[in-house]
Amino acid sequence: MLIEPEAVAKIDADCIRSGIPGYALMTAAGHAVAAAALRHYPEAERFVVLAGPGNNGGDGYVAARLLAESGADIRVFRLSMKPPMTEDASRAHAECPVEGLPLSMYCPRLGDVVIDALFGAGLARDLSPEVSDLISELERNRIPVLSVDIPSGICGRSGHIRGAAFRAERTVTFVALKPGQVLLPGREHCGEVEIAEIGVPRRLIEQYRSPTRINSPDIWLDYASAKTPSGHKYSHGSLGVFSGGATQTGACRLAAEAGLRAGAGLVTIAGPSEALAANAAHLTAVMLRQVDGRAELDEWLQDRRLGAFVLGPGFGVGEKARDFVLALRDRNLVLDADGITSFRDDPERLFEAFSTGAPHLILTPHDGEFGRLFPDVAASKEISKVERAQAAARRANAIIILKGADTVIAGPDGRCAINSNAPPWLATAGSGDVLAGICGSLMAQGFAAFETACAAVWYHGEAGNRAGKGLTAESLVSHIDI
Ligand SMILES: NC(=O)C1=CN([C@@H]2O[C@H](COP(=O)(O)OP(=O)(O)OC[C@H]3O[C@@H](n4cnc5c(N)ncnc54)[C@H](OP(=O)(O)O)[C@@H]3O)[C@@H](O)[C@H]2O)[C@@H](O)CC1
Ligand SMILES: [K+]
Repeated sequence: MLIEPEAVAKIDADCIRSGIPGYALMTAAGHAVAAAALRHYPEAERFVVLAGPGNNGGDGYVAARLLAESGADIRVFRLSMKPPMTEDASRAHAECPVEGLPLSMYCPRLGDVVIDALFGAGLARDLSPEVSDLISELERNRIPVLSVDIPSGICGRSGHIRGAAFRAERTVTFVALKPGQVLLPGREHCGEVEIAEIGVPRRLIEQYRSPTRINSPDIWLDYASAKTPSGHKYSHGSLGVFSGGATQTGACRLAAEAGLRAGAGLVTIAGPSEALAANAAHLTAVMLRQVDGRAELDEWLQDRRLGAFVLGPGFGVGEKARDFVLALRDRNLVLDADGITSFRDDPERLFEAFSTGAPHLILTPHDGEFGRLFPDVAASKEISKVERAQAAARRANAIIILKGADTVIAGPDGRCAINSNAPPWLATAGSGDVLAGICGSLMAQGFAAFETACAAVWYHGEAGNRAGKGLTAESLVSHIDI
């Protein structure tokens, strides 16, 4: 579950209304931080708390008090020498026995462990040069940083860096993860994340849960078991994958093999006559069909058992792709690679074709391809990857799989999931073709488009983990296990 940073203050206010004082939450937060510091850094020569003006700083003062009480050597440096901005933080400051010095007086030294309590959910603008310089100095001196709630400088909503950001070894966050801790680059700045329970009632957390989720099997398993009590319905389904010309057939075969491996009962590659020999030489279980032009396509489409299609991998960019896609407008379609690029001069033509009915188009762009279909959305740097994918999904009435190390899946109804199980070595040639094939396979088996996309991205990541570091697209296919 995720919560947005804006929900933090609302949760606090609701807790107070329910009789749980804000200071009790802050005390619990400070305890969790102090405990993590002692547990993970027993060798620290001194702990250095950097305290900001708000409640994040308040958590830092509580942690400083507890660390001092435990006998640790502890220093506190304050961003501002003015009284803290909130009542709870002022109380935490007043109860902290360690005198706080101005931040400018801090000279990092070997053996320090920094507790970053400058800003959390309330980060409102870029960090000042003073803080950015300190971050650089800590990095130069390899001083370990434990961040309170989120590394200061990371936007909890988008994961973007506001000017500069701490690179924490560990982060102790509260209540639930924020999107900016799962999206890049925020995720990388958090290090190991620990979620501390601080006494917020479950019903309140549920009330404020973000519609954006971390991608995981709960998203589709409930759906799948509701549709099929036996859970085995998806062992059938017929998938069609389009091949490009004779010299570009590898990509469609990867998609087709992945489709088969992901459980489609029947997978057919449809390609031009010039590509038949190349495809035939490499295929056993996958069927082949000659489809040169629109007439043959229309004839093939008479077969209503064909539950989904993949078009794009190795297909070639141009009018033929556009024409085929338009012919598929009332069918389930995964549009990838060249299929996406083919619409760069007139994306509206694609969106219009799929504008009605339940979403049955899955688009699988990486950032470059995304920019070709949604140039204005891609250009707005302020909005998060989640918001980009959501805006695109609404416009296209499609499921968007915006690929990357933090792939985001969004539907036109606003549902959204951030994927986090993909290993770095999954970014290899042909990996996207495999993903498109898994998507097509699951749609052919009867999954709805959003659930398909979430499941496909997750199973693709799992296959990557199983295949390990030496992964090739072929080995990835053989590790698909659904
Ligand atoms: N329920 C929970 O989860 C609980 C959460 N808790 C904790 O509360 C934290 C959120 O606290 P928070 O709302 O007070 O915000 P916080 O991050 O301390 O910063 C706000 C201050 O910083 C200032 N400021 C902002 N950006 C700045 C910049 N770049 N440079 C300089 N100044 C800047 C801003 O100034 P302003 O914009 O108002 O001028 C304001 O004064 C949360 O992260 C967690 O640690 C726990 O205590 C218990 C329960
Ligand atoms: K922080």
